[in-house]
Amino acid sequence: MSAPDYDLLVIGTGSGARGVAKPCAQAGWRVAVVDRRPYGGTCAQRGCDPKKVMVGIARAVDDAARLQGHGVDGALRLDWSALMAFKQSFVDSVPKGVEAGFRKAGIDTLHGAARFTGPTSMRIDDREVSARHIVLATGAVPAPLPIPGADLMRSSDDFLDLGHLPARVVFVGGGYIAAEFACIAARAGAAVTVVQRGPRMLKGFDPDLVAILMERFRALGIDVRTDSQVTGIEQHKDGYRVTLDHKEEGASTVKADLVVHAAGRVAQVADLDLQAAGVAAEKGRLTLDRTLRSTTNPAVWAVGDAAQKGPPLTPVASHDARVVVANLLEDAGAGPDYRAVPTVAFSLPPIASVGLTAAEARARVKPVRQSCGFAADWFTARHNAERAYGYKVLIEEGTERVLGAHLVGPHADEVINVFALAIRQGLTTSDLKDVMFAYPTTSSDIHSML
Ligand SMILES: Cc1cc2nc3c(=O)[nH]c(=O)nc-3n(C[C@H](O)[C@H](O)[C@H](O)COP(=O)(O)OP(=O)(O)OC[C@H]3O[C@@H](n4cnc5c(N)ncnc54)[C@H](O)[C@@H]3O)c2cc1C
Ligand SMILES: NC(=O)c1ccc[n+]([C@@H]2O[C@H](COP(=O)([O-])OP(=O)(O)OC[C@H]3O[C@@H](n4cnc5c(N)ncnc54)[C@H](O)[C@@H]3O)[C@@H](O)[C@H]2O)c1
Repeated sequence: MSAPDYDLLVIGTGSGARGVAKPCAQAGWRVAVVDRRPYGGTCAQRGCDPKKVMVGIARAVDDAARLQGHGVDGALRLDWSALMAFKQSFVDSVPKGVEAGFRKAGIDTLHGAARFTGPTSMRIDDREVSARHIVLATGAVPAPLPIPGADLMRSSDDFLDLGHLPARVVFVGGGYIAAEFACIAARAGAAVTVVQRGPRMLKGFDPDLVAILMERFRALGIDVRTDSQVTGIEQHKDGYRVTLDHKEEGASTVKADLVVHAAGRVAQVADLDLQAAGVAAEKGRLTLDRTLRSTTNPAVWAVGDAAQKGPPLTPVASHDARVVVANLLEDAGAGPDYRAVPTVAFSLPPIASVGLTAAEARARVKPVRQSCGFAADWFTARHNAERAYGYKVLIEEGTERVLGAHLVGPHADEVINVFALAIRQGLTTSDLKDVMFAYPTTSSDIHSML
């Protein structure tokens, strides 16, 4: 049998792929990466980064609106096409820069759609490539929605590329994408409706804090329809009709000029021909052991959104990559450690969460103290003219270790990282109280939150 072309072939060029390919090349392995889309993956081109640029501008408009009469005189207007051009200035350089980075590291850069032809071989367009190890870092795609008219929905990729923002926008689903994009669209002047199947938006976040955020959504004019499932979309001369089915009230319709899929994403593994490699999957999920290796093909590993072991977030993809590198290069037999993964929905204002939830705390044998409050009268809230400010911190009784933290309000997206550090390092409330936080900052409120 001839020697494989590479020690390692990585499918994808996003955060997970980069985190695996580069250290292996540095260790002297022959490595290739492949992508069928422009290099760089979701986060930098169609996710976190372009979204954050857009939220930043929406926040500037929001700040000005809230501070009207407190020194700001005259409303700001969001200029959609200038915003898009600014966003694009970050995205345009990504593919070239990422590919150059791989090449500089001595990695072969291939282009095309990869699919398995055997346990250690893949076809990339018309070329056959073999490798000792194959890492799937293929990311995720919008979950298929089995409703009539599903093809009329636009994806988050499309929303981030809209040349013009239509007047009426409906988001199907009420998670991260809906929360973030709804705020951008509302601040840009669109009439926004969010249709959420469950009893509230942002189901992974603290319910009391989501309730605080929802007051702000109402003030922004965002119409949130909870307990409602989208059952169909039709195209009419004057736009789309989105049919909803409310749990108790039954069917109704909402008119829209744009309908955006915000109903969850699934691992992008359906078109890899996993069977040809003997890679097991169940209901679209790869079957992986605790070291992120396929249980049925020891040459195949997965990281990030493709692995779906941890929450589908960029820092998790990078963490998975470090784990797989340790397993590939040192045979470490390591598994990921998803304790205290902080997460933020970049709404206006942001909502954030890390560690134990209040519901998990109630189910625990060891008692947990909850320190929580609605902090609209604190200095941070008042000088930002922001009523949506609240916190919930979960503390183990006896040891006083911080186990969970949940925040909504100004700079929640930054302050959550302090709690992530505390939880990950097993710090106690007195450890945190011992820290002198710069004043006046939102982090300096942490002492009062404990
Ligand atoms: C709108 C949006 C906003 C987000 N915002 C945040 C955020 O603020 N913070 C956060 O932490 N996370 C955020 N996420 C999630 C985050 O982007 C992902 O968790 C992360 O990018 C996953 O990285 P990855 O390396 O696993 O996959 P990806 O970066 O998705 O890379 C997968 C790559 O594989 C390629 N590929 C797939 N199949 C094949 C094939 N068969 N052949 C060749 N190439 C293939 C794809 O083209 C793609 O380039 C967001 C996601 C979205 C959609
Ligand atoms: N800030 C961030 O970190 C960030 C931002 C955007 C996306 N992401 C990642 O991307 C993933 C996908 O985001 P998302 O917002 O699409 O999914 P999500 O999982 O956050 O939320 C989807 C919601 O849609 C609801 N839903 C599903 N089908 C429905 C239907 N037919 N009608 C009404 N509601 C329906 C679900 O109940 C769920 O609450 C997330 O899991 C997240 O990890 C992260």
